[in-house]
Amino acid sequence: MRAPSSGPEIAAGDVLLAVENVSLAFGGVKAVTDVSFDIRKGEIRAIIGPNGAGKTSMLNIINGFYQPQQGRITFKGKTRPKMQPYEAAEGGIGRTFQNVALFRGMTALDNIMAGRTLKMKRGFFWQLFRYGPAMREEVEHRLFVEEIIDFLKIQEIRRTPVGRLPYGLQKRVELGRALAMEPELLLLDEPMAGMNIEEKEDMSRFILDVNNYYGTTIALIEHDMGVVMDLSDRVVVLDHGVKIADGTPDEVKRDQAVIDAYLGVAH
Ligand SMILES: Nc1ncnc2c1ncn2[C@@H]1O[C@H](COP(=O)(O)OP(=O)(O)OP(=O)(O)O)[C@@H](O)[C@H]1O
Repeated sequence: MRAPSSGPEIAAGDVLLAVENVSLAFGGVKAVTDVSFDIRKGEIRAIIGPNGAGKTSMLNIINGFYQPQQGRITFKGKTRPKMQPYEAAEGGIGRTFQNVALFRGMTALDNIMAGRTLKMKRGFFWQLFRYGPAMREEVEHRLFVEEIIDFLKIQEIRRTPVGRLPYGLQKRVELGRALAMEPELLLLDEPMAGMNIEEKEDMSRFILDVNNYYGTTIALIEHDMGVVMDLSDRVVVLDHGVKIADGTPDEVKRDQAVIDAYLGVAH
């Protein structure tokens, strides 16, 4: 997969995204307080913490859904006090959601194709009349989408309306839709929530494959500690909106503050 063309090239291992002293409150509720961490190009970064710790708020800040009252975000060397979601998407930040957010009546193929819209130069009007250049472009995009469908092994269900699919497959289609925009940074909000063990194993494999094969940097929120420890290179731990630990899975699971706040017992 090609990296989005905008912005400077960041080498593997360099900081792709930096969060600095970010705070966000909803009225009197402090969702995130003075949090700093970074995500390096090519890594799988987990964000963990108990319910209400501020994890989803943090993802929403990174992709511009929420504007923090304090702090700053630097993505691909560009620092910004605020960004709109479409700017994040165009800049190369893709996203999946805690609850599947797909067009349920549309096929898997069309849902993934919808994720490709951002990459289409010729807009809806051109597509409507299937004018020459628009048709050529659509063929290219379809080929790319078919590659994703093969990659995610969902060929058999490509023409099935997603509302009829089991939950695990819906999550896979949602991953496909995020991949269709060729993200440089992919944010996954609880990608295994509600899955059985087999579905979790499948999704873990696909996340690792996306990271290895496409080189996509991934930040994920996950409650299953086994999954977090297996998948991630580094883990940031939030509790009541405050960062309490940051390090490799081994470092974090031995951290006393993490054990007290979250894990309960050392694993
Ligand atoms: N839109 C909102 N309006 C008001 N309060 C909010 C809003 N979104 C989040 N909060 C509050 O901010 C805090 C952090 O919530 P957030 O959803 O970010 O936590 P989380 O770690 O993702 O939790 P969970 O694991 O339960 O999804 C909570 O106290 C929550 O109630």
